[in-house]
Amino acid sequence: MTKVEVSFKHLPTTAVSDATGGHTNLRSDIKPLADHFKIAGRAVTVRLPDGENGAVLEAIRAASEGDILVIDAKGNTNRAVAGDFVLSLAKGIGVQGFVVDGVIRDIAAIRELDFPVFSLGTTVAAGNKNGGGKVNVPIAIGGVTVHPGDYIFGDVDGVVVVPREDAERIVAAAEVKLEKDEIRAQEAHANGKESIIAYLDKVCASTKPIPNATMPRHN
Ligand SMILES: O=C([O-])CC(=O)C(=O)O
Ligand SMILES: [Mg+2]
Repeated sequence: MTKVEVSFKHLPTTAVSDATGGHTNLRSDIKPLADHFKIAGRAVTVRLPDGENGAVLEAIRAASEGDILVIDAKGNTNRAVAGDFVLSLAKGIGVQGFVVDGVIRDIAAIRELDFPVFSLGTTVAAGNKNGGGKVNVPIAIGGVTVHPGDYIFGDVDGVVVVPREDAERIVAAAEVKLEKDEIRAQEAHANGKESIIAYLDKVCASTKPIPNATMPRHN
């Protein structure tokens, strides 16, 4: 694992989002199946035709240990991109998780498998297997473009993408933000209500007063 990847493991998605300015957060309807799911790794991308899921197996075959499958399923909520069997294959070869703007099925068994999936929800119907689909091409998912090899972070707050070339800068900025948050919390809670009020007074005094709002004239 690279130094960047080691750092990323402990960073919450909120700190990564603060560091990126929030421009590459996936839409918030892509949610983890369980609150404890946390992923941080490189993307293997998949672009699926609407309602299809055949190329998911190709992507699993192409993945390296620790990779995350990021799947553009066109927001289809009727046909499952994967179920417990396909996810068991992914888990078995060391894939870290799935992120998909589509749905999955066999939920009880997936919970049992304890494999991190972030999706739009669940369905009963299997995906079609008529072919098509592309692996490791640029995709659009949840309002964000993802390239193969980009860094993906997911936890209970959501999913953030960090373009490969920005990784070192974003790690450094996220670490700084975490430290600042820690200092702020310590200062505010150092002495119960007294320190909370002192903190609020300090912040309120430093915020710029709102300029006198004058109503527009209507002559
Ligand atoms: O067969 C499928 O398309 C999905 C499925 O149910 C599984 O992976 O268990
Ligand atoms: Mg199944």
